[in-house]
Amino acid sequence: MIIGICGGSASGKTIFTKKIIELVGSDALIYLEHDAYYKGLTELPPELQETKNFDHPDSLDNALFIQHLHQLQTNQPIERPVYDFTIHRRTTETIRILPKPVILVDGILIFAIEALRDLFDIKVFIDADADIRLARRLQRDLFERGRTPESVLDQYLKTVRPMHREFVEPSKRYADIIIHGKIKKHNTGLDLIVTKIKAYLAELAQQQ
Ligand SMILES: Nc1ncnc2c1ncn2[C@@H]1O[C@H](COP(=O)(O)OP(=O)(O)O)[C@@H](O)[C@H]1O
Ligand SMILES: Nc1ccn([C@@H]2O[C@H](COP(=O)(O)O)[C@@H](O)[C@H]2O)c(=O)n1
Repeated sequence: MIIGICGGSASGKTIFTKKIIELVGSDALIYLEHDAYYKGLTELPPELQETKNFDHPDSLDNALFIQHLHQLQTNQPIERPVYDFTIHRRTTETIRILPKPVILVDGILIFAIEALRDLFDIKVFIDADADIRLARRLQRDLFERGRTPESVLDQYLKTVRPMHREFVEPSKRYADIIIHGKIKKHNTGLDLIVTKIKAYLAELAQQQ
């Protein structure tokens, strides 16, 4: 079973996915981030790298990502790339991921790419307001991704916002479930997904 978790940048996809893992346990789950498959920017000088459009579907190696999902579905391990957001390229290491029954995939563009979208058994969209996402992104990119406030705001206006409007927001229509990206003690959407995964795993266990 493959579950796609989509939503704008800093909508809360990672937090939501980690919550699922916490509630279901990691024995039967793999977490695969589309973000790990960004193409490296080795050809561009450092001063131009932050002006690149990282929010267009072509900025990711989708062929490799789809190949890896097929490998996992057919019970083969993969070597997942490791992407470093501070230098805009993949590191030389990879992480070996062994197949498991449930794959959680997250990314801003996973529903905008038809070949990818078709692979998901359940599609979840995390919907958070743009101002909330920008505030969260600013904080995260300064502390975790080695950016300056100027570069975060410049990138947001030049590429993140327009690409969100062109690709991410329209892809919401493909979602089976839309979840609010606000903090809530009780989250029905999360409960639904967790219940569905547990039922699927119980069914698998019965067949064995
Ligand atoms: N519901 C929420 N309430 C408050 N902060 C949140 C919430 N969801 C995410 N954040 C914060 O926003 C930032 C981005 O969240 P993250 O889950 O990494 O987003 P995404 O994976 O969609 O880019 C993180 O610093 C996280 O702590
Ligand atoms: N070198 C890079 C690569 C990507 N980004 C930004 O990451 C965003 C997607 O990740 P989220 O965790 O926020 O979903 C995307 O909006 C890219 O702009 C980057 O800044 N630098």
